[in-house]
Amino acid sequence: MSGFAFSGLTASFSGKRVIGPLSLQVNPGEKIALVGKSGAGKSTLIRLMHERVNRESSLIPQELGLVSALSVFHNVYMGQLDKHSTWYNTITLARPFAKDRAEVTTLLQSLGMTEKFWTPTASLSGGQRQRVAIARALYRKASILLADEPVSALDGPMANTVMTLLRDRFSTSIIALHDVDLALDYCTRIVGIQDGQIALDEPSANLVASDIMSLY
Ligand SMILES: Nc1ncnc2c1ncn2[C@@H]1O[C@H](COP(=O)(O)OP(=O)(O)OP(=O)(O)O)[C@@H](O)[C@H]1O
Repeated sequence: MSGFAFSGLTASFSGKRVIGPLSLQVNPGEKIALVGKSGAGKSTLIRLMHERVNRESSLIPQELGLVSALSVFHNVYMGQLDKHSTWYNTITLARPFAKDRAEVTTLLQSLGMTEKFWTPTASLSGGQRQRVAIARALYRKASILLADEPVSALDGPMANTVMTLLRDRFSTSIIALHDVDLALDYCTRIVGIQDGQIALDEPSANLVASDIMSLY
């Protein structure tokens, strides 16, 4: 599956509705940018969608979800933890298999991170930690990407490298982005969120940055 339909998405905190009810049809091959001001509901929406498609998706959450005491390799490997048996995962914790090391090395090369292969993620910078979460999502090889501000801690060239990788590796994606130019450059459809509802839904080709800025 690489296209899907969400309907009746809702979320409330302390009795206050922050999302929906909201419906979104995602067609195969679409790259959707979720845009909107801080607090509009993008992260909550990504979380709701992930609950629905869970194992079929690769997730890059805003808070990254890395295990600080484990190496970069092991955090990336987590992307496939549920695809292997317990004995395979246990051996990998102590002595990773060559084919997995090779695959993770190739991924880290594309993200400029090979020299940190065995470094515990606790010792990395914010941008390096973000790249580990990106590598973990790529390593999972799901057809759908759900990502929440995946390049917020990266410099301009690296942000473009990562957006290109994500665009090329995932057939369908939904990415919350604050950077309107990246949204227009790398996504085919822009969905604007305002107060937990869809306030804009247009192909990127029909929009310029100022159309999106009206949401802020
Ligand atoms: N755990 C929580 N407890 C209470 N309220 C929450 C919680 N998480 C989110 N909210 C509220 O839900 C609303 C939507 O938050 P959300 O994090 O989804 O917004 P966002 O668009 O992703 O913001 P940002 O761009 O700053 O990440 C906000 O009003 C926020 O205060």
